Amino acid sequence: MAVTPLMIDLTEQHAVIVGGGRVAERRAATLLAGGAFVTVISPHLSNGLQREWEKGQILWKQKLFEATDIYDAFIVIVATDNPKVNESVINAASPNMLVNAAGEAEQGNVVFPSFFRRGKLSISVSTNGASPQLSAKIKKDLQGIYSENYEGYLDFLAESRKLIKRSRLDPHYQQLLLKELLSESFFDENKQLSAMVWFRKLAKEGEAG
Ligand SMILES: C[C@@]1(CC(=O)O)c2cc3[nH]c(cc4nc(cc5[nH]c(cc(n2)[C@H]1CCC(=O)O)[C@@](C)(CC(=O)O)[C@@H]5CCC(=O)O)C(CC(=O)O)=C4CCC(=O)O)c(CCC(=O)O)c3CC(=O)O
Ligand SMILES: NC(=O)C1=CN([C@@H]2O[C@H](COP(=O)(O)OP(=O)(O)OC[C@H]3O[C@@H](n4cnc5c(N)ncnc54)[C@H](O)[C@@H]3O)[C@@H](O)[C@H]2O)C=CC1
Repeated sequence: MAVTPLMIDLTEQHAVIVGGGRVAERRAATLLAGGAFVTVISPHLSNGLQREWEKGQILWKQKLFEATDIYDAFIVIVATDNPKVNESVINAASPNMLVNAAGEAEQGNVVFPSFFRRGKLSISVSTNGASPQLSAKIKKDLQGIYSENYEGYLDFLAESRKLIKRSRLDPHYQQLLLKELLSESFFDENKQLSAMVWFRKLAKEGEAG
């Protein structure tokens, strides 16, 4: 499996999860957070999925899998505990569908990494299926390095970048300035505030022509 990292917009895309257990619950959480419409096909639901269903967050078809269950899916998650059923889901998927085979990664074309977010920053780790637990461990290490403060810092960087791009500064100097903002001293909120005052002024001057 030669995997390529991508970020994907799943807003209002139809995701079908076959199986209603522990792995299905994890995938449902990720897909719902991404704005997908989630349907679960399974005779039983885990407690967590049951709660999502009661809240109206997911659709649940309480049944065994049939090929027609995935005909209009954008992404299919294969997550039953029965290898034969998992195989029949994979066989029923059309070639252009995204398929995550949770129990047999090689059979699908999408792998879910271990990941976390700090606002606009997202950090994902994958071992190409070699050791999901190493992925989780590395994620934990990185969570320690990239603390909660990064959320506000990223917002500052995004806003600064917009303003600097509107300024009259030549592009080379803009790049240098953007790089300068990565120095640790800009973690300081007061320093961020005073920098923003300056960047707003630069943007205004730029807009004045
Ligand atoms: C290929 C992949 C496919 C995919 O699902 O996309 C896959 C495949 C498999 N996982 C298996 C087992 C376990 N996976 C976990 C945990 C996680 N697994 C995740 C991802 C992936 N797992 C993808 C590759 C990621 C990469 O490249 O590194 C994480 C990162 C994300 C998530 O699942 O949400 C999440 C950590 C979340 C976090 O904390 O961040 C645990 C631990 C636990 O459950 O607590 C165990 C039990 C211990 C063990 O066996 O190692 C098995 C054997 C099943 C069996 O024995 O039947 C297979 C099948 C196979 O090897 O083919
Ligand atoms: N990717 C990952 O991180 C991991 C993957 N796995 C693999 O994922 C799969 C699922 O694991 P768990 O969620 O832990 O299992 P689980 O036992 O918690 O859940 C299995 C679910 O499949 C449903 N199911 C069984 N037959 C079905 C059918 N014919 N049609 C529809 N649904 C059916 C059951 O009702 C149950 O809800 C297994 O193949 C396992 O090897 C396991 C652990 C981690």
